[in-house]
Amino acid sequence: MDSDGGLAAPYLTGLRLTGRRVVVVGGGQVASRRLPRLVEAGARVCVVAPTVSPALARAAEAGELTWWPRTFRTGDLEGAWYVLAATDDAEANRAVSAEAERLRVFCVRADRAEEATAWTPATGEVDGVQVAVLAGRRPREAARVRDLLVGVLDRLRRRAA
Ligand SMILES: C[C@@]1(CC(=O)O)C2=NC(=C\c3[nH]c(c(CCC(=O)O)c3CC(=O)O)Cc3[nH]c(c(CC(=O)O)c3CCC(=O)O)/C=C3\N/C(=C\2)[C@@H](CCC(=O)O)[C@]3(C)CC(=O)O)/[C@H]1CCC(=O)O
Ligand SMILES: NC(=O)c1ccc[n+]([C@@H]2O[C@H](COP(=O)([O-])OP(=O)(O)OC[C@H]3O[C@@H](n4cnc5c(N)ncnc54)[C@H](O)[C@@H]3O)[C@@H](O)[C@H]2O)c1
Repeated sequence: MDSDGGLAAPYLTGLRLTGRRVVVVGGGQVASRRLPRLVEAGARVCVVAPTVSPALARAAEAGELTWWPRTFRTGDLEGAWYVLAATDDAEANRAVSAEAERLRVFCVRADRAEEATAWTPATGEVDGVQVAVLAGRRPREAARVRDLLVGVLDRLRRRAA
C-alpha cells in the first residue's frame, strides 16, 4: 500500500518492452485479452498456467510466447520487468503480487486492484497515435472513453487525408 492509502491517481507512462521479459501468470480470458498488446510491444512473454485459452496455445505454438504449463512457483518472476497476475485463484494472485513486490517489479493484479502496483488502461491506436485511458477502477467507462477518443482521432485523420 502506498503512503497515501492508495488514493492518488496512478502515474501514466509508456513501457518500452522490446526484448524484455514479461511474466503473465494465468492464461484465461483476462490474460488472453492482454497478451496481444504485450507481444506487439516486443516483450519476451512467458505465460505460467496449467491451462491456457486456445488463442494463447496457438501463440505459444507459433513461438510468439513461451508457455510453462504448470502453477506459479516462487522464482518464476526472476528477470522480469513487468508482471501480470491473472489467475482465478486469489491465493496464487496474492503470491505473485507479493513476489513482484519483493523484487520491486511492477505488477497488475486482475482480481484486487487496490493491492496492485500497476493498472492496465484501455488502449487504442490511430496512425501512430496511442491512447490509454484509466477511469479510476471503472473499466467499462475506460473502454467507452477510449472508443470515443479513437473515433475522434479516426475522423480527424480522414478529414486531413
Ligand atoms: C480497461 C480494461 C483493460 C484490459 O483489461 O485490457 C480493464 N478491465 C477491462 C475489462 C473488465 N474488467 C472487469 C470486467 C468484468 C466485469 C465488468 O464487465 O464490469 C471487464 C469486462 C470483460 O472482462 O469483458 C472487472 C474487473 N476489473 C478489475 C477488477 C478488480 C478490481 O477492481 O479490484 C475487476 C473485478 C474482477 C472480479 O470480480 O474478480 C480491475 C481493473 N481492470 C482494469 C482494466 C484496470 C483499471 C481500469 C481503470 O482504472 O479504468 C484494473 C483496476 C486493474 C487491472 O486489472 O489492470 C478492460 C476493458 C478493455 C477493453 O474493452 O478494451
Ligand atoms: N481485471 C480485469 O479486467 C478482470 C476482468 C474479468 C475478470 N477478472 C478477474 O481476473 C481473474 C481471472 O479471470 P479470467 O476470466 O481470466 O479467469 P479464467 O478462469 O478464464 O482463467 C484462469 C487462469 O488461471 C490459471 N490458473 C489457476 N490457478 C493457477 C496457478 N496457481 N498458477 C498459474 N495459473 C493458474 C488457469 O489455468 C487459467 O489459465 C479472476 O479473479 C476474475 O474475477 C478481472
